[in-house]
Amino acid sequence: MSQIRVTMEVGDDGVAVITIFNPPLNTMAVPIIAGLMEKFDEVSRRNDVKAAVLTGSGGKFCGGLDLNLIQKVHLTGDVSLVPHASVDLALTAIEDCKKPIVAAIKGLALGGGLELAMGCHARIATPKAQLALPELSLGLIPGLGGTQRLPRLVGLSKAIEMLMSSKPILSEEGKKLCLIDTIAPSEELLKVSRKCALDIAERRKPWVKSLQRTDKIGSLSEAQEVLRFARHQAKRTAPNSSLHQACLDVIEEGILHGGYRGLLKEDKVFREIVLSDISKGLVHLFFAQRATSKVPKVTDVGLKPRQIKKVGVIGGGLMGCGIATALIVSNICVLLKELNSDYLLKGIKRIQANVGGLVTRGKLTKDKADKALSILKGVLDYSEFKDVDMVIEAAIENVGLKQKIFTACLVGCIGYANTPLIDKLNPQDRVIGAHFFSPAHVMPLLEIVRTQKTSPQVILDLMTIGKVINKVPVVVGNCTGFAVNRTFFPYTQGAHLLVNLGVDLFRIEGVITNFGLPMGPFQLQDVSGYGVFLAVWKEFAKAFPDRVFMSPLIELFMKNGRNGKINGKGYYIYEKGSKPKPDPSILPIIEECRRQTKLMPAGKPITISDKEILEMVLFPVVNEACRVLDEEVVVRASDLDTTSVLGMSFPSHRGGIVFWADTVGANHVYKSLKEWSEAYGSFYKPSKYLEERAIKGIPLSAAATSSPSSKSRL
Ligand SMILES: C[C@H](O)CC(=O)SCCNC(=O)CCNC(=O)[C@H](O)C(C)(C)COP(=O)(O)OP(=O)(O)OC[C@H]1O[C@@H](n2cnc3c(N)ncnc32)[C@H](O)[C@@H]1OP(=O)(O)O
Repeated sequence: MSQIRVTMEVGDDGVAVITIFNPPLNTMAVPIIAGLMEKFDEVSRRNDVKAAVLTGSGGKFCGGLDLNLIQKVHLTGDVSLVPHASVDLALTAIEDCKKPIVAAIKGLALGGGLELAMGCHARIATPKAQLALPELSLGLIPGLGGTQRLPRLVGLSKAIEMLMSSKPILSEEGKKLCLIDTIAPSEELLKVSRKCALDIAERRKPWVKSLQRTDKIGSLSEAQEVLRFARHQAKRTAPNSSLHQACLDVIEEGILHGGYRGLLKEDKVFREIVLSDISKGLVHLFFAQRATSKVPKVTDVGLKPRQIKKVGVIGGGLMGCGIATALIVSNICVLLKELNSDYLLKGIKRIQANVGGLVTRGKLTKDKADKALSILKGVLDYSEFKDVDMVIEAAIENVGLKQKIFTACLVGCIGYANTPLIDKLNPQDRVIGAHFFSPAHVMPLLEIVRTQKTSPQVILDLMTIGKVINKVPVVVGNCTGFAVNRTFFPYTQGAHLLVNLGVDLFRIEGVITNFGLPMGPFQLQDVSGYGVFLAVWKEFAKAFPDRVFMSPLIELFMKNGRNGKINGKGYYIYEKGSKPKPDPSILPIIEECRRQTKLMPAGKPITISDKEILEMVLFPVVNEACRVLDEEVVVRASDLDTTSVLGMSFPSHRGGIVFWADTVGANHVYKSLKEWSEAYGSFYKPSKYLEERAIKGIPLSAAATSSPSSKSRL
């Protein structure tokens, strides 16, 4: 029997139970939509069926429309691949069915799944079931009536909040909002749902059609005020606010002209928006992020992850404390080891402050914070390390010291290293790099750095612990900067090169933030600290001397008493309580820098468009990404998309660095770089990989056709 199917069983009570089978999440693939249409038609026709219950198999109701279908639409441009389920299924077959239909929701009802449930005449859910319309986070709007039925069930303000945030609520909150009629324990869900369906059929309970309700919407003027406020909010907070405005337009249509007209407009707008670049980028990223869990010869060879209950963290600095915080808030016991009691006390205080910050920001309850701190213990030697499952070392960058630490405490050891030192640490099969991004308890990315000698079991263990502590672990090979920092080292350098060619620094900042990065390359330096930047640049200069641009500007800044955000004086002025302000008094320092580098052609600033500024900053990054792909530092091109978004805040709606480069086109990237390399030097020289793909017309993201390269770092 096909794994993907819809079944129907009619009980002696005359209730038909319709079940969706499409593991793991019962998403609505085309055969599921067709199967549902067929079964509801049968319900309506059969005289022995009084009512129906709609449910999902395997503990999940329905995870929404199958996004593989959306990806097919993106590849082909053919929107007709998405069946017209909004009117035909959710309205005609379900809501307007002659028999009452009750949704029995286990586990989750997301997107189209919740929309199907809202078309039903009542909803019974298990405790803690997740309910959401997350379409906006995928660059879509709901397409099965969600924009019309959710406001009618929970009220306009709450519906808008759920839609704009894409965040799930639990069934308990759903019950309070009247989205859910009854909460029933899992083992009684079907029984309670059948009874509810019969009660409606026999008129003991009201037969409610969500789309016809108006009682929760309020008066027209109230509704318009709520919508006005929502539009204003979306403009302020949403980076893709056109999508949010489109969703609000569709809601408004239903308020002004009734739910049915709203449905028609929703369907029309859904079908336009599904082809937008934003949707292409975000859906690509959805699958890219999930692909990172699949690592050949690690996750496909039947290994089981070891249980990690206790971790030794060595070093109570910024990074060690961030890592320790991430572990304890995820219920993993931590032994924090420091050299002396002063350092240890500082470390513990830092972790307490991290945990306190999470409570203040509403990310952690006070109870959970207390529990987390109770499983943290500070130590000054290794005597209690006998039963730790893993050791994470976050001491200073010194091979000798790191080796000493691992020799002293190695049981089953995971090592943290920030440079390619892991190649030099023994035993090589059990030492692995865990590159967290600072602050480690907040940033979502974890680069897992393996060498060819690292054991698959150790890689799997670290991937598993990464997920437990809510990170997205991405396995990468070992090289200077690993995948993310290596790919992005030309980012700030490209920006500096432009300044030395005479381009206004704050214009570059504006171009980059308009593109969607949260801050420009210069503000990033202010925030990270110049010392860090110079040290990293020097590492890259050593590793890749053929293509590094070292501007004297940062050193000139430091000589002028500017240290960035840390002393309030950088490219921007930082004052407590106000936004960073561009500092015009840096101009003479920039001019001094330009005098030193003498890069401006004939001593005059170059003339350049905003588009060229963007490209001269980002194409060198694409070029380095090509080298990273060529050396197989990542398992697949889309891993660089995930890491660029999670590690560098590359705008998610652009799908990540390689995806974006392919939308621009390899040929354009190549030709532009070639032209600039002739004019401005080797910083722009196109890589072999880029050249080859541009000439042959192959996308940068396409997998290599040859067998594993001899250059592979995996
Ligand atoms: C017309 C409608 O209005 C439009 C829509 O319905 S749009 C779709 C709305 N639905 C969603 O946004 C749900 C998307 N899914 C998720 O957020 C998460 O998968 C989840 C929170 C449900 C579960 O997370 P988690 O337990 O970590 O499992 P996760 O690894 O993400 O997913 C399990 C598998 O299901 C796949 N999957 C999840 N949701 C999917 C979807 N909607 N379509 C296709 N595949 C999906 C994943 O790709 C993954 O496949 P893999 O094992 O081959 O990699």
